[in-house]
Amino acid sequence: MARRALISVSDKTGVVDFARALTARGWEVLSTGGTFQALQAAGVPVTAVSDVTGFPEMLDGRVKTLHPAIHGGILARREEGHLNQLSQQGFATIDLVCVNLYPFRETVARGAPDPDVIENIDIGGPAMIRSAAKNHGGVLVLVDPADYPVALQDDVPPQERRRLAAKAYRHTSEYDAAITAYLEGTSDELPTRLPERLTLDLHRVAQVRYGENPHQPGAIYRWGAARGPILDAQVVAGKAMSFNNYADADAAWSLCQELAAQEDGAVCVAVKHANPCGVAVAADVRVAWERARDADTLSVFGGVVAVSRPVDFAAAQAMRGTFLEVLIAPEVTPDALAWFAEKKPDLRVLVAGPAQGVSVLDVRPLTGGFAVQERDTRPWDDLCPEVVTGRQPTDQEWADLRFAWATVKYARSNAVVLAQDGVTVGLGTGAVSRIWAAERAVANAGERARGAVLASEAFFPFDDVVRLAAAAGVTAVLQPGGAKRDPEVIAAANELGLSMVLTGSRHFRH
Ligand SMILES: NC(=O)c1ncn([C@@H]2O[C@H](COP(=O)(O)O)[C@@H](O)[C@H]2O)c1NC=O
Repeated sequence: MARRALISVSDKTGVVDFARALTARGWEVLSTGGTFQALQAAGVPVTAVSDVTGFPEMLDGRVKTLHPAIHGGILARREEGHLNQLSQQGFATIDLVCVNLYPFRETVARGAPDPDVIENIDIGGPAMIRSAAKNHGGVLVLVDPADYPVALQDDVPPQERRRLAAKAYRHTSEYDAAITAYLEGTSDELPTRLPERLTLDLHRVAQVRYGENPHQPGAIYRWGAARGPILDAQVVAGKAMSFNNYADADAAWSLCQELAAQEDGAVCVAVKHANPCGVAVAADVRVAWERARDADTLSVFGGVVAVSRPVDFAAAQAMRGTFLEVLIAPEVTPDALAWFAEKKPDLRVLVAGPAQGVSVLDVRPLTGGFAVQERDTRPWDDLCPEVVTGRQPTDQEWADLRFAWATVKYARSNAVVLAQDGVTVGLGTGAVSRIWAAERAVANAGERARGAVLASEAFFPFDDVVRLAAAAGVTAVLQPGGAKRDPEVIAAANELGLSMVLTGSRHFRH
């Protein structure tokens, strides 16, 4: 008796050629409605599944293949007992199952209404895939057109059948994770954000040469149906993105967007190793870039730069003397792009994509697990800053404090930022003590500390940072407050003539 293949696919890529090749090798092909029609129209001999089950497809396709004639044919062990039971019912074995599922993720991604999304939850497809994968000793299971050629071999070795079965279960488990994420994400119940069991629906969207170091394999994944500014950026010029480029570009763009939402001018953020190293606001992108670069000409070398407005020719040319890894912008004018392509062929130039359906979760690896929290998205407008000194900040100091606060939020703890007139003049980031972070920031600023403001992402345990800042010429300080010695810290600020503002909220970033 001819071997039988059941083909039921939503993505019909390559299916006609595949089915034709199977029939040429003596297989009988069974198919569901749309697949049947596609094969028949292409002149491939095919049997309708409804002729095998003796039932028409019903409930708008909700029930097509859910029948013992199908699942018995797939699941029967290839031994006498099971085969006899099959033949008593007039059923026959099915030796190959080729199924890919209703496009659930794609339906969510295009913003389809809920009833359409629900209708795109495939039931019969996963059931067949799981049955075939369980019985992979006797049944080949194909969920990816890339594997069709494997099935055309005369004899598929057992280890290859097992690989296909594992791939099949991964396919259905990812599919279920996407459904779970959609249902949880559209549920009113907030606690489901951190449920008892959490399935991360990740699928690879880019391969990179290696991870953080050349001896570490690495890849880039999309979470569910989310779209991300860097994940979905267009790389319009330069080399392929590396693992570290992705991480730094994401950090730079995130801070750039936060500042763009609160500042009037064009924003430029330079990032090095996930920390901001120069941040500026100015009337246009060229000046913002020059100010951010000049904030720390040493660290920006080999950095990743994000700007909030289109990069024009003047801005591109101003980047002439600086080696940069990545530039991210909402747009790049054609003349600027041509200039980059000619003068800086290695620079990766990205036009940022949208941010859509981004998870609220922040996931960090632990050995054997993950630490999961909600992202730190608290904006300035959510705070009730309280001036605790006799001296009030001036309007310019308020503006700089707000700018410095956004910046310090994106720096690794312990972090201290000095800023003046919309530019960072000194940053101390990733320090293991607060006073060291402050010393670094003040040292970087040098003379530019005079008249600057200081922001710290966490409170001051002692008055040492205030004394250091005042000695360097800083005039206003912003910090969360809440330390045991707050009264001493505030007294020192008053004694030294500083303004001090408490935010009541900290921004650790470890
Ligand atoms: N309900 C069923 O019995 C059933 N059997 C197969 N499917 C799916 O129907 C799709 C193919 O449909 P068609 O051949 O009509 O284009 C495949 O994605 C397959 O996974 C089903 N649909 C959904 O559950």
